[in-house]
Amino acid sequence: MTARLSLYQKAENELYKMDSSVKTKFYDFCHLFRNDPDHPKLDLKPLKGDGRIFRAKIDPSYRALLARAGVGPDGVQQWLVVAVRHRRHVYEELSVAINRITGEIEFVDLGVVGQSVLKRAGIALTLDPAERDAHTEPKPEPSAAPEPMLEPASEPLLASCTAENLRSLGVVEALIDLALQVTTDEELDQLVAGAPPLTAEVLTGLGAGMSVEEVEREITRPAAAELEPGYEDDMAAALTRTAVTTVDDDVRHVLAEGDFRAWKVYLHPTQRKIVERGYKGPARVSGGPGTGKTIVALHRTARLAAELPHGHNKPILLTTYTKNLTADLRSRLSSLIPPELIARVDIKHIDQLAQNILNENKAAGAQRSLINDDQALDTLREVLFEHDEQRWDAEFLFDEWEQIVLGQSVTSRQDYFKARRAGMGRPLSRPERAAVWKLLDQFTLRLNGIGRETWAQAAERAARYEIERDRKIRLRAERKDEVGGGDLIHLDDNSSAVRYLRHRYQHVVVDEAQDLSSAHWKMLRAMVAAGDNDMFIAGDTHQRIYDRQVTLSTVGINIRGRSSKLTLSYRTTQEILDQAAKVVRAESYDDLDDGTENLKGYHSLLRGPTPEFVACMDWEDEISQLAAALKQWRAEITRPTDEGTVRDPSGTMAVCVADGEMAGRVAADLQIKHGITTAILTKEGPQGGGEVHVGTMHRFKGLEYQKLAVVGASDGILPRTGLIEKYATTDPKRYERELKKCRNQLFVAATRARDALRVSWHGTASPFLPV
Ligand SMILES: Nc1ncnc2c1ncn2[C@@H]1O[C@H](COP(=O)(O)OP(=O)(O)OP(=O)(O)O)[C@@H](O)[C@H]1O
Repeated sequence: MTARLSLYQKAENELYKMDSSVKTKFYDFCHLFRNDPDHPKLDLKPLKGDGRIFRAKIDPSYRALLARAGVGPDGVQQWLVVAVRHRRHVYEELSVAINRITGEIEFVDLGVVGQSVLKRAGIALTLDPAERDAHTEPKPEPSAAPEPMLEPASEPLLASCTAENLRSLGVVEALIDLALQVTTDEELDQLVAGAPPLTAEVLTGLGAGMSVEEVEREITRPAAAELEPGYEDDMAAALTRTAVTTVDDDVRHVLAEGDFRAWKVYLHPTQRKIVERGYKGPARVSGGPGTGKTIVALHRTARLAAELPHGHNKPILLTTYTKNLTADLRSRLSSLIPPELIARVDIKHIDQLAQNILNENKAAGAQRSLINDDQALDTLREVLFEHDEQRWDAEFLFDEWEQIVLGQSVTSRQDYFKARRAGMGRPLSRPERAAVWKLLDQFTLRLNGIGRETWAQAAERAARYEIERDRKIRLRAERKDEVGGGDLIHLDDNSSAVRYLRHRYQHVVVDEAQDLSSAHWKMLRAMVAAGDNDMFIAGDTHQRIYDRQVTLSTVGINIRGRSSKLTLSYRTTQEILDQAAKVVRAESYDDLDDGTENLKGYHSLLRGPTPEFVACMDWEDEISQLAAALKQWRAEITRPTDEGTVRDPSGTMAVCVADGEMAGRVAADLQIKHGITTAILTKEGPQGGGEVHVGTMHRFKGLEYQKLAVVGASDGILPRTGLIEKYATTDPKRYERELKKCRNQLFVAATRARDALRVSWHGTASPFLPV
């Protein structure tokens, strides 16, 4: 090898979309270039404009554009492929620069900027002489949009910004004047689509109405690197800061796999910083749907695992709320790190973790089986009936039990008298609290008597065991300190069980944190010693779909000063995101602590069709229209590519509904009446093997689909008025909580769609829809 070749992220993404014959030739080109960059077949020449860019031949039509990036520590010359272009699009105006904020190499192609903007800025693109002279094809062909009509003068879109503002925010120099000439959203979109990453984000933020200060705080600052004087000429150093793929013999495989692997290699600068930072205690990452919180949690886990010394135990816990997401985390982590590192990570969903603790602590004959909340409510109803209790219904008492008694680990009547009931709609006097305590006591005794417990109770018990274990570990450590590290042989806790007691984990990583209960958090807190990098928490409170609001500081988890936020969505188009955000805009959200959270700055660089909102006449009509839409989507997905390949549509489309009964109905109707095969989403993942996934909003947590339909979005279903209406008068705060929960479910559902979203209803539309 005489040259080392890397591939710029944008170039790699462009290559994914190219014809496979170009990809294969590109692979051969790389092979030749690495062995001899001066091979005559490659015809390597600097461009007339920016002499730092070279063009080399891939075949008679395609060119690789390369930047020379100095010599590596081993003396091998380094080259970066910044783009692959048809020779008709190799202009003198192509340039590379080192970004003044990130220190990364950036490639700028004015050919992708709209003609109208170029014209306004007085720029005409000139084909590079090497391409003009060497071939017979005479006409230089502009790659951008055709000549526009003479436009009326209109106000620039970024009129409130100056060139200096854009420069200080990190917009690449070559695009500053052009950005200030943009007058329409379409022009801005086109500019952003071709711009380097930081420029694209800054301009999108400004275009979406963020102020210069907000963009500085939320986009520029997190991406900043420490740069030495003279950085702007040091391409070799800049290459080390730039997201690239080293081209080796695997590149053919890489290109064939497509952009599904992109996240494995490239983290956005903000994501990377969050992953790589050292934290002096628990840290938390928030961000709207699809901003890569899970990806960051996975990379964080991978990094922690790689830093651990070799061993045979599992010092890292990676946990989340649901079983199917746990399986997903496992498979994604396996594609990031080798089996010997995976072996150091315990990947379990939170209830499974609690069950393991309970099994470990099980006294003979004390086993309890789990029941769901509906079964527990029936038991509570029996207790109320037997006591002829009319003042409160079972739902109210069950809520009181989960939120206050279990939520605050209240274990005695005295403590219950003192418990804070903020957020509970109905006040309770002291005598009433005494009566409620008695009823709840009867209820738990009865459950106990029949050997049953709810999931929430199990979590609470598991937390207590872990807290006790933590207490013993700490006590022993303190005693050891007191005796100056000496043996504790004379102390009462010297049983071998205690002597070898350690915290279960060194690091705990949590995804979907917004849905964990306070018992879960207490259990996790007690499982890891407080210290550097102890807990890493990813979640979005807008996606909380269970009624559990926990302030982390009250369960001993202090994230203050260690919170970061992601704002760029990699999943959803801006069009979907705009509509989805309207569903939750009216509410206020906590930040898992004492503060509040919002979706400010949340944006996407992806564009797609406007979401469809479809009013139907009745159920039959809704299903027929849904079936037609699904067939249309299927035709789009399975349309053969230029290379003649046809994509398998299985699992690319989904239908989301409010409850399990409706899921069954939709699946049956689609199958029987319209011949569309379906798979029902269950706790274990999709069951049934059909093409279209159908499930309730709860099951869609953390998933994503290319095209998604929400069906039955009618008033009375979203929200389920029949079930919650009674709280409007008896317990207004609970009523508000129920409405918010329902909004969040709809928000989660809508943001699972990558590029097409369709929402339908019959009767009156849900009041939460932005229609
Ligand atoms: N740096 C990246 N490069 C490429 N793709 C990315 C990157 N980060 C995230 N993605 C992709 O964006 C999508 C959403 O990522 P992820 O599931 O981590 O988001 P999230 O914030 O956890 O979403 P949600 O809150 O909705 O569950 C995934 O398809 C993921 O592969």
